[in-house]
Amino acid sequence: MASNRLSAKKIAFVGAGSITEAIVRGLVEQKIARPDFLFALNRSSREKLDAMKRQYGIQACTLEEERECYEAYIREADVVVMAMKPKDVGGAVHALKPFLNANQLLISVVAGLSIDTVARILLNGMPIVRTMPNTSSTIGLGATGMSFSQEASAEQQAIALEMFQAIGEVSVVAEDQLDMVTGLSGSGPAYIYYMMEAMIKAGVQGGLTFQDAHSLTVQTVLGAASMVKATKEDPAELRRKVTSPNGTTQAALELMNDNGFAEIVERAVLRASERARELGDMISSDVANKTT
Ligand SMILES: NC(=O)C1=CN([C@@H]2O[C@H](COP(=O)(O)OP(=O)(O)OC[C@H]3O[C@@H](n4cnc5c(N)ncnc54)[C@H](O)[C@@H]3O)[C@@H](O)[C@H]2O)C=CC1
Ligand SMILES: O=C(O)[C@@H]1CCC=N1
Repeated sequence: MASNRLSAKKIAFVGAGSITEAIVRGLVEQKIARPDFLFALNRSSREKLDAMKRQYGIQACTLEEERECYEAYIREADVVVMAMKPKDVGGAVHALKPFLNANQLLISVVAGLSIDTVARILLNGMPIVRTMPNTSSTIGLGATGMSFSQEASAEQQAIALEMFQAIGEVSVVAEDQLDMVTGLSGSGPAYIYYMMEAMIKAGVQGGLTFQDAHSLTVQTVLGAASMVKATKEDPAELRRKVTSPNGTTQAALELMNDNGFAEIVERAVLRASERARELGDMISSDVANKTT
């Protein structure tokens, strides 16, 4: 394993769901973190934790079953990653609070959860990094938005950056832009998968085997994203190069335009970002209720 800031850090993930697995797998497979220094805690689902232990060589235990183990992991961790659903944040942070201290780094991946909300519950001056990764982190192709609390030192910022740069690209943005990042790249893979599902379905309807429709679609999406990246050309220009006058692409794009395709995509991205804000407000009032 290459020597880096993360190779000597103990990282505890609280909430072992889809995004934790994506990050853990990315860190382990890119050999960025020591598997035995990674800890995953879950409120339930022993099977999921056992599977992660087996597959990635990390340590894991459930909150219900092994309270002491949970406490030790959190107390010992250099970095604690909050990765539970927004509705579970209030309970989780209150449970975590007694085991956290200001020398640790807290990283949240929770949609909508503001640095201020976390700081208001913890009241311990802990450095907080708010991130919005996506599931493509699994294969080192994640896109993550990130902001830091004032308490995060240059070294702690570098640790967080190293962690997420190891599994993809990171954009450091102002915190008030993270809901927009959520609508764009946090949820974004699902929009592309949805498009791919529809393309495959159309191919099969048109007489292709599922296998052919599937592999042609996958390679088309991979090629299109890679073209934008490799050529650095504007997607609109690349689109124009595919579109022969009065040809097949033009016919398809006209149908898409007539049915508001671009507008729907724009509205969907903005709606997801608005939903992130709603979730943040919900967490904030949930936390306020649990505090009073
Ligand atoms: N799935 C995704 O693509 C992305 C998710 N996120 C954020 O990550 C968070 C988790 O999302 P997923 O992984 O999709 O959810 P998930 O439902 O797959 O996993 C969440 C896990 O947290 C556990 N949990 C709940 N309360 C807990 C507690 N107090 N202590 C320990 N574990 C607890 C649950 O048992 C569950 O297994 C959400 O807040 C979401 O906004 C962020 C970026 C992308
Ligand atoms: O759907 C969600 O709420 C989470 C946040 C971004 C991706 N998945």
